[in-house]
Amino acid sequence: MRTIVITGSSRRLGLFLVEKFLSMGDTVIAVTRSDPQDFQPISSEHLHLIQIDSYDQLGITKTMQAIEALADRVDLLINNASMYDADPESVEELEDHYLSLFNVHMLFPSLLISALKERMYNESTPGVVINMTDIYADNPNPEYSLYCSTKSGLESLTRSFAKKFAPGIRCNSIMPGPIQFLEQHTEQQKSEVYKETLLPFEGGYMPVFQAVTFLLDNHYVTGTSIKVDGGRSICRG
Ligand SMILES: NC(=O)C1=CN([C@@H]2O[C@H](COP(=O)(O)OP(=O)(O)OC[C@H]3O[C@@H](n4cnc5c(N)ncnc54)[C@H](OP(=O)(O)O)[C@@H]3O)[C@@H](O)[C@H]2O)C=CC1
Ligand SMILES: Nc1nc2c(c(=O)[nH]1)N=C([C@H](O)[C@@H](O)CO)CN2
Repeated sequence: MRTIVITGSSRRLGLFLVEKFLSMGDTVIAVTRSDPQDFQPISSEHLHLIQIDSYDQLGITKTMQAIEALADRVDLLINNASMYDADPESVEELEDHYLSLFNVHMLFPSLLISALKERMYNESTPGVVINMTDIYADNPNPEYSLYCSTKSGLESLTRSFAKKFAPGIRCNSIMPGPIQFLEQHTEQQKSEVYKETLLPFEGGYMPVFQAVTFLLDNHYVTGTSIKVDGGRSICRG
């Protein structure tokens, strides 16, 4: 039985991945800021929740204390947690906003990968790290410049960790496109996105899960990114 750690696990893609791996018989350690009530519908002895206040150094300490009691080996770490907010209007808000984005997209993933190294490093059966980034990492949306820059930073960290921990850990990223809009997205906004997407519909979570299983199962892939974006990245200006 594999042990899989997923951050940002309480809803949407994260919760979808939790349920998929549980259904495959894996043990899932779900890191979340949210209330455990969000996981109520899932009744599995193989699901372990780690509730943290935020994705920062304190969150890492609590996460590692919990994992140390749960598992000697981690087979897959998915850094999925993310904060998707446009740049703040005022300069006064900019610093706090940027620090929050840096914490969740760069600090927490890099600290967690480093802290889990001893539980993941094995040259005959390497552990696998998958960082969820964004096609915006390569070609930013200027209204989300701070978000995009920290996703770009996570792309860079992906390649650094691939170099740092080879051959005992493989580290890759997935760059989603419009897989699932938020409720606050208007029909006009969705239409604008579809106009620059070759496959003009929401991809959903399954295509991302299929990319996750490819990266998990393919033993000769590290230091790379897989776009799951309906072709949007080659259409956007
Ligand atoms: N949806 C899409 O179309 C796209 C998604 N992506 C990326 O794919 C991944 C999954 O996407 P999606 O499911 O939509 O992600 P969400 O926007 O739902 O965020 C993922 C999780 O991160 C945690 N989170 C949310 N807000 C914050 C915050 N402000 N600070 C810290 N943690 C927060 C929550 O988990 P918890 O409360 O359990 O901690 C949340 O469920 C993300 O990394 C995202 O950037 C990239 C491009 C497009
Ligand atoms: N953490 C998140 N990141 C992103 C989301 C999201 O819902 N949560 N959504 C998008 C957009 O859908 C974009 O792909 C199209 O406008 C980008 N990142």
